[in-house]
Amino acid sequence: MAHSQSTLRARMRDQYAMPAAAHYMQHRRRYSNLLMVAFSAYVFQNTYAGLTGGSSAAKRKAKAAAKAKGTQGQPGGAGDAAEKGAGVSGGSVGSSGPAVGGAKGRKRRGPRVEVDALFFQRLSRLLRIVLPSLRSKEASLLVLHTFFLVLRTLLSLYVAALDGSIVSALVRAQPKQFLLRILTWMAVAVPATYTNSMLNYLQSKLAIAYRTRLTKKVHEDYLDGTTFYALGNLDDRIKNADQLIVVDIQKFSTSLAEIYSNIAKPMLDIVLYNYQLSRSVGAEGLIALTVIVQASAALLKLATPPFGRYAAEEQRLEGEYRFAHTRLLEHAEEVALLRGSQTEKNLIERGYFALIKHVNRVFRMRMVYSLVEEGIVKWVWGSLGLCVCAVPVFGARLLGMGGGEGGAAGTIAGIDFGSRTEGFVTNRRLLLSASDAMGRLMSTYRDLSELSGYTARVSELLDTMDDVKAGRYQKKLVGGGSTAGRSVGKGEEVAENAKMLQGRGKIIHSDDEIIFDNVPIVTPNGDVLIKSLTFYVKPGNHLLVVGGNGTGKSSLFRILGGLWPIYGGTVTKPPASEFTYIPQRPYLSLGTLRDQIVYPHSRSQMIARGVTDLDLLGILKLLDVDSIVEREGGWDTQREWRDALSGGDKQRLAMARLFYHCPKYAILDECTSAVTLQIEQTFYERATELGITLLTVSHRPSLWKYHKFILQYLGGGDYAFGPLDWEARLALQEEKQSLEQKLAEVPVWEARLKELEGERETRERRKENI
Ligand SMILES: Nc1ncnc2c1ncn2[C@@H]1O[C@H](COP(=O)(O)OP(=O)(O)OP(=O)(O)O)[C@@H](O)[C@H]1O
Repeated sequence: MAHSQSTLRARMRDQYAMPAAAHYMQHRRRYSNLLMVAFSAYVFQNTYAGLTGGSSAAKRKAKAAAKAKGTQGQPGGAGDAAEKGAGVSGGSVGSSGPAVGGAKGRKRRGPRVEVDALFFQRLSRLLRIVLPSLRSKEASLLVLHTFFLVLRTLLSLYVAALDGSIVSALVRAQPKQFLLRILTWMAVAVPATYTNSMLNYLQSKLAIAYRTRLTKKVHEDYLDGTTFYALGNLDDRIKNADQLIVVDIQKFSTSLAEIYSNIAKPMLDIVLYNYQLSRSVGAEGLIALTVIVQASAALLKLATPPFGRYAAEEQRLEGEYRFAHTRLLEHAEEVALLRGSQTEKNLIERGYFALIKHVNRVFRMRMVYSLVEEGIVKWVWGSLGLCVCAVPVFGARLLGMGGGEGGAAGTIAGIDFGSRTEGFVTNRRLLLSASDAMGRLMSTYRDLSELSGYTARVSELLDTMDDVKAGRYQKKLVGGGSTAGRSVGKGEEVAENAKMLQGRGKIIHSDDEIIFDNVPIVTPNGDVLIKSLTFYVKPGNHLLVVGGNGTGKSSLFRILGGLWPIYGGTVTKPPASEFTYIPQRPYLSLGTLRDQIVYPHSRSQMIARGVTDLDLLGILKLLDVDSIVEREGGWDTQREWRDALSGGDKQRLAMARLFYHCPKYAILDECTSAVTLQIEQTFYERATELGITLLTVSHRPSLWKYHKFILQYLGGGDYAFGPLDWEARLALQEEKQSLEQKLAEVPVWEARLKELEGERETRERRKENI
């Protein structure tokens, strides 16, 4: 029985196995090529699946979920808004607050940061900005970069072969060939080093070019009208736009430039090296490689923490830390005078340690990830490489196709030591390069994950700017609702306010007059200051606006200046360019002394208007501040004017600015608080002469006489509007003041009366005793 079984095995081997093996060995090259094609297809598929974070089934699922949520639309569309409402809005890029509006119970701290369909959707939008056309400079740089990437791979292939032939010449003891090949090796160094330097250079150039394109686009949107104001005041999504524009765009651009070479180069390497390898070692090793790569890719994917989310979080914390410092510098004087350094230090350090805690956590995760990654890539794949190199030697022997140990000295199965060594050295080099390329491809998942973080932040900035420009704000409102959800709290009044917030007011442009017709004054937080305000201002009829603190005097001007949206009624007004605004602490720009007066004009615009420095000096003379020109060293002196000038100087420069621009209307918000009554009088008289209509907020009775109408905020949402009889008002005010003064003396008189009564009682008691 045992005998017949072994006979059967021998017959089977002779009839099937041996001919199959012989056939395989005979057509090995063809099979290898087939397997190579399959392997390459696998590498691409696996890489794509790895990089996009899942199988096609998972992608289909994600797509279906996105469709159900309505996120397939363009950014800013209805579906997009639903997505933002669900998670992105309230606690997004810069915000640490809770998410508001939208789907119930789903709260997320930031925008979705994953390497998924949404990431590719966002990335493609950014790519269209940084690579606007195939003829753009960036596209040319990319083509050149690709050329050098290919060149480097080809050079590496050539060097691998050269390396093998040098060792072969050494083993064969051929000094002439050896020397010749060493010289070739040195000659190859020239294009090789040039290629490497060019690759680094082109990558940096690409990063800078991407950054410039994106920054330009963001500057266009951010500094378009009042978007920069709306972004910080009317919408909650972006907290530190400065950090996003200055740091995040730079990080995104660098990351994008890196990721291209980090993905394209290893992919190209893998295909070319493995093709080359399959020609010499056959495809058997590559099958083993495929299995191992599949397993290790799965392991690495499991071990990869959400680096994208961490990168976005890190940028948010960086922004908050930086903002704390910026704030301190902005209010340095106030903080120093209040001796608030310790409190500020606590605040700044709180921001810093939150950042460091996060960064340390990410470092620890990176360390663990690198351990796994290096273990797999360097050691597992390294040893696998040696095994693959052994395939040509042991493969033939295992298949019984010769290569026995008993061959003639110096040869094994007809192969001489020289060519075997040459083959081994070349294959090993190719394998190491291929496994290194595979490793780099694997680690790009982490890079891609981080890129997704920067992509999410930059996209969020662009999306928010688009929304803000279109008047689609997302802000947490008083009462817990949001402008996105458009509902506020509970209760009748709140419900009424919510209804009001759903409305939209009308703006009509006029040449001269200002008319507010039933316009509600609502803060960006949804606080209704006045339900319905009606008043008008005709040219020349200066308006005085008075009322208690926080009643909404300045808010009126924010609506007039187009900064706040209107939720009802009609505002008729000249365009914003016909208004000049002077607050209590005027804005002084970066630039020369002249720039402070002509702001926002430039010197050339000033000249084009036919205004000279002498004219400016005349204006300053009128306001008794002309000495400033000589004192500060002339019109072209540049300084941080905010710190260099006194409060009174700043206010007088702002008044000079008004006279230079000579608009139809001027909004004066407590702008004479730091100047003398004499200057105040000169200012009002001159402004009237110039035909500027003034809208003044002031508590100073000395200003009443310049105004014809008064808008008085009475508190509790009430107001009164009508002509101002300043003399009667002043008389009333004086009488009121004198009565108040008298009333203030009553307690003193009462005390004195008590004293006198006490004295009288004491005297009477003494008399009785006598
Ligand atoms: N950007 C903003 N976002 C949200 N609320 C704001 C904003 N600016 C002002 N407010 C709120 O609007 C209300 C009115 O502010 P406003 O500056 O109009 O007051 P005001 O009458 O000018 O006060 P004061 O006389 O103290 O300057 C205040 O409760 C304030 O908190």
